[in-house]
Amino acid sequence: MAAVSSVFRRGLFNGRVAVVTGGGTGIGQAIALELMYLGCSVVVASRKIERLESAAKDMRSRISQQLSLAEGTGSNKHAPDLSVVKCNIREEKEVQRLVSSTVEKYGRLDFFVNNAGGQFLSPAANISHKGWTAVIDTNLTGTFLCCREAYKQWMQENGGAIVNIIADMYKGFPSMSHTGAARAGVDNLTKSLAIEWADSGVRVNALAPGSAIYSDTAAANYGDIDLFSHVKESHPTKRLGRVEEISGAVCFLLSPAASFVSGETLYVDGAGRLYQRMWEIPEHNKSKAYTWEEDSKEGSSNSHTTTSKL
Ligand SMILES: CCCCCCCCC/C=C/C(=O)SCCNC(=O)CCNC(=O)[C@H](O)C(C)(C)COP(=O)(O)OP(=O)(O)OC[C@H]1O[C@@H](n2cnc3c(N)ncnc32)[C@H](O)[C@@H]1OP(=O)(O)O
Ligand SMILES: NC(=O)C1=CN([C@@H]2O[C@H](COP(=O)(O)OP(=O)(O)OC[C@H]3O[C@@H](n4cnc5c(N)ncnc54)[C@H](OP(=O)(O)O)[C@@H]3O)[C@@H](O)[C@H]2O)C=CC1
Repeated sequence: MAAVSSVFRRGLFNGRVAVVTGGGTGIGQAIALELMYLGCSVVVASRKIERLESAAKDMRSRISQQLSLAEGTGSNKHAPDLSVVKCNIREEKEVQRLVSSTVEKYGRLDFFVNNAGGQFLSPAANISHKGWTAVIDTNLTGTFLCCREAYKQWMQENGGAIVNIIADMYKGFPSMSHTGAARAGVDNLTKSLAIEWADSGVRVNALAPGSAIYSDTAAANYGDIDLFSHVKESHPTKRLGRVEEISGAVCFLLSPAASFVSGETLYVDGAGRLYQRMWEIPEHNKSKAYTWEEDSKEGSSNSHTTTSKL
């Protein structure tokens, strides 16, 4: 059984409750596991309920084994609970139900991690209207709906912390322009909400994983098992990121260590955004320089008549 651990102190999140969207796979699963390891009850939510339930079964045994080992006993009064909820974040009513059922079941909602999301690789010129809308609705509108419902149904009165997982769109996102636009929208939304909801004691932050956090499900989405190894070659660390390297940073943002951090976007990318080239531009001569010499040639569209000169 794969280990679960954390650099944070045991019991840090005892009695707390979190929703993690997309919490049955990859990064979201690591976030859910680390939160549980630290004592937080977690609701994981996504569309594919069978995969989610099977993941939850595995996660429960990993955590219960880990907690028993750590306590040296088979029982733990702070044992965290894990629930699953089928929810497509693109559907407003499903999001409303996700939040209301969580508050009903646990009587609170301390943390909301907007991790669900995704996209496909495509040059912008080939993205259909439907494909564009699917990606914007998932990553931007879905995240907005989740934030709004968490706030209206619980955090407005009781405070809380939200982390929005986005992506590295620091230099735009050629080859995934739809997700770049959606994630930039969430980056900005994060700042607006951090201000609008500050007087409720709600902190809102974003976290941008570098484009190289390996999980089987993330890789499967692209149908190219080698895609992530290509990224590795051009990464400053010469390795891929691990899902645990994202979950630890999320736990930091949710924890009291970040009580003065809000409206921030934390890049967890091993400096990849500063170094990587995301798009090869072939040799070409289509970029015409502007020169005064050309500009003042007679007949040039920009040439000025002597009378118009000072
Ligand atoms: C070089 C270095 C780089 C390096 C790159 C390395 C990784 C980069 C970093 C990011 C990594 C990650 O995010 S890893 C996480 C990846 N995980 C995910 O993306 C999981 C979630 N993703 C999804 O569910 C899908 O991708 C998403 C499109 C968002 C939603 O799909 P749905 O089926 O629910 O959507 P629908 O409403 O049915 O619409 C689907 C429409 O989308 C379009 N569409 C969907 N897949 C398509 C595809 N492969 N190619 C074209 N078009 C596609 C079509 O128009 C579809 O319509 P029709 O034509 O009618 O079918
Ligand atoms: N791995 C990486 O290198 C990077 C990942 N990211 C982002 O991190 C997040 C997690 O990705 P990762 O774990 O790597 O990949 P995964 O593909 O494993 O995770 C995506 C998760 O989102 C869920 N999801 C997708 N669409 C919806 C929806 N409409 N409603 C509810 N749940 C949905 C999926 O579950 P289901 O299919 O059951 O709905 C799945 O659990 C994503 O937002 C991703 O884009 C960003 C940058 C880099």
